[in-house]
Parts: sequence; structure tokens; C-alpha cells
Amino acid sequence: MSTLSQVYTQHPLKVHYIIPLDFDSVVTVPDSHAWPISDGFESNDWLSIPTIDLKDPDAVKLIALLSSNYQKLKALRSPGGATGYGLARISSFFNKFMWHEGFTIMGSPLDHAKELWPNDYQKFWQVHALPCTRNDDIMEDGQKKMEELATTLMHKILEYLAVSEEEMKWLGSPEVASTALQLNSYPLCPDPNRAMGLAPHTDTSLFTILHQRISGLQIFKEGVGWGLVHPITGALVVNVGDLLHILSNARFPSVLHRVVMKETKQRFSVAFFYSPPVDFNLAPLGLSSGQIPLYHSVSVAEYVGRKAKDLNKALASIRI
Ligand SMILES: C=C1C[C@]23C[C@H]1CC[C@H]2[C@@]12CCC[C@@](C)(C(=O)O1)[C@H]2[C@@H]3C(=O)O
Ligand SMILES: O=C(O)CCC(=O)C(=O)O
Ligand SMILES: [Fe+2]
Repeated sequence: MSTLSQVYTQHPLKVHYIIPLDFDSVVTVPDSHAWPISDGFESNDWLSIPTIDLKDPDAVKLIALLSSNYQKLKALRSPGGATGYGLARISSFFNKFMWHEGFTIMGSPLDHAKELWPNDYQKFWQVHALPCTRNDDIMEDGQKKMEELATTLMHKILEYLAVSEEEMKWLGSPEVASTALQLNSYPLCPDPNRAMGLAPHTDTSLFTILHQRISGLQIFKEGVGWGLVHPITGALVVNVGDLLHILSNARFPSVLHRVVMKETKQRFSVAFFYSPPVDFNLAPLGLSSGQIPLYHSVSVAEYVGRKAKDLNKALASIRI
């Protein structure tokens, strides 16, 4: 069975859409990164988001990103690769670049580090992991916790949707769910109102669990427009992705979101993408009699391919 990483490998990106700007060396926003002023850029309105207390404020351990550019380029994603340092995959769909750099991890973070820095991966963790507990395990622990949290959440969502666990066999074994960890960095920007942190998109996952400490994340609410999602200490943001949109027959619509450059300091976020195994076929489930499915059945791998081809038309392309 192929992995999520192998599926993305089949949709390579041009190098141009991988290498981020050297944010440390610029004093003005270059034209390549200057976005037309958009509605809601200056908005300081907070949206009200339902919050769930999961009794575990420590579920995520935030890790600082790699610091020097030299180290960063050593970790650059290859054109055919899915993991490593670089621009967001969606970059090629926009004619301006974003004020963003990220690091994508699929599978074990420790294996990933060993692969990148066979001789000094330990040094990497010691230098860059938060100065607490065992540096070696910090990412692995965090990832395991996230997997547990995602599984718990998924069970509850299925219960609500009246989808039998039989139909989601993969859920019993967390190791076969496709997961990815994305470390996002939004460097200090000399002119925040002209730059875009992360352009509007919906995630491809069932849902994404996001940790943010500084504001900047906005979601688009029908009839309201763009509004900020307030960071709450000890709480995580859950963004519904396209795959849950399909599975739930749009009862959980995927959330259009973006990141604006609000603050005058660097912003970090950590996103955990949770999806079924790549060969799993998704279709609207748990429909009561009389309800018609709105989407054709699609495998996770095929849907990833549709998004890679046309970001904003993928969902519409499988609409019945
Ligand atoms: C498992 C995932 C989910 C990915 C692709 C792959 C790894 C990186 C994720 C992101 C992270 C940044 C936004 C996004 C839109 C992007 O460009 O890369 C995400 C995308 C998706 O949700 O489609
Ligand atoms: O940085 C954020 O708050 C959002 C990140 C995001 O949307 C993503 O990684 O998909
Ligand atoms: Fe996202």
C-alpha cells in the first residue's frame, strides 16, 4: 500500500515553487510578494469559534523552526518530494508568493531528522527543540498525542454522523491513518498590509488540528466574510477539511481559511493533518432515507491528485 508521501511524489512541483525568499535579508516587500489589499486584511474582528476543553492543554509541543538559511536549504524538499522545508504546496496556484515558509513531516519526525542529518540529528534536536524534557522524543511524543486526539475526535464525529465503525475499519489501527505534520513560520514582515501569510485554501484532510499562539488565522464565514480566529491558551483549532466534507455529505463543510500578517513579530503554527489511508474510498455515509449523496466516491489518493491539478475545483469535480 502506498503512503501519503508517495502519493504527493506523483505530483511534483517546480523548484521555483519550493524555495522560499530569504526573509531575513529583505527590508521591503518585493513585488513578487506584494498582494493586492483584500477585504478583511485590516479586520480586527474576532469570530466566535466553539471551543472544546480536552483537558490536556499540553497536547502539542511547539518546536522552533530551523534557524539558519544554510541548515534550511539542507532540508529543502525535492521537486518530487512531499516532505522537508519549502513553500506551501498551494503556492503554484497564486500569482504572488506568500510571507511563509514551512517544514512538512510525514511519518516519524525522528526518522526524518536522521535522514536529513545522519551525523548530527541529535545536535539538531538539542539546538532547536524546546528546552524541556527529552529533546529526542519531543516531536515523537507530540505526534503520538496528536494521533490519539485525532482518533478520539474522529470516533465522536462518526457517532454524531451515525456512521458505523464497520465502514471505517482503518480507524481501529491508528498507524494506517495518513497523517502529516506541518510546521509553519510567518517571518517578521516590513509591510504586513501588503503581504499574505498563507493564501485562502481548504485543507485536504478529514480535519486538521492546529496550534497557534499569535493571531493571524482567518476563516471565511458565509454572510459574514473574513474574521480572525482568536488564539486561546491551551486550546487547539480544528479545521474541517475536504475529506470530512465529502464523508459527511457537507454536514461538516470544509473551512476556507488563510493567514494574514497581523502582528509585528514572527508567528509560528503547527498543523496536524488527519486523513484515512490513501487507498481508502470515501463516499457520503450515514445518510438517512431520503437524503441524497452529494458526492461521488473517491479514493484519498485520487482526491489529492485532483487538488494538485486544480486546487479550487477538486470538490466541485466530484459533485453529483
Ligand atoms: C498532508 C498534506 C496536506 C497539505 C499537503 C500535504 C503536506 C502539507 C499540507 C499543506 C500545509 C500548508 C497548507 C496546504 C494547503 C499546503 O499547501 O500544504 C496543506 C496541504 C493540504 O491540506 O492540501
Ligand atoms: O498558520 C495557521 O494558522 C494556518 C496554517 C494552515 O492553514 C495550514 O497549515 O494548512
Ligand atoms: Fe490550512
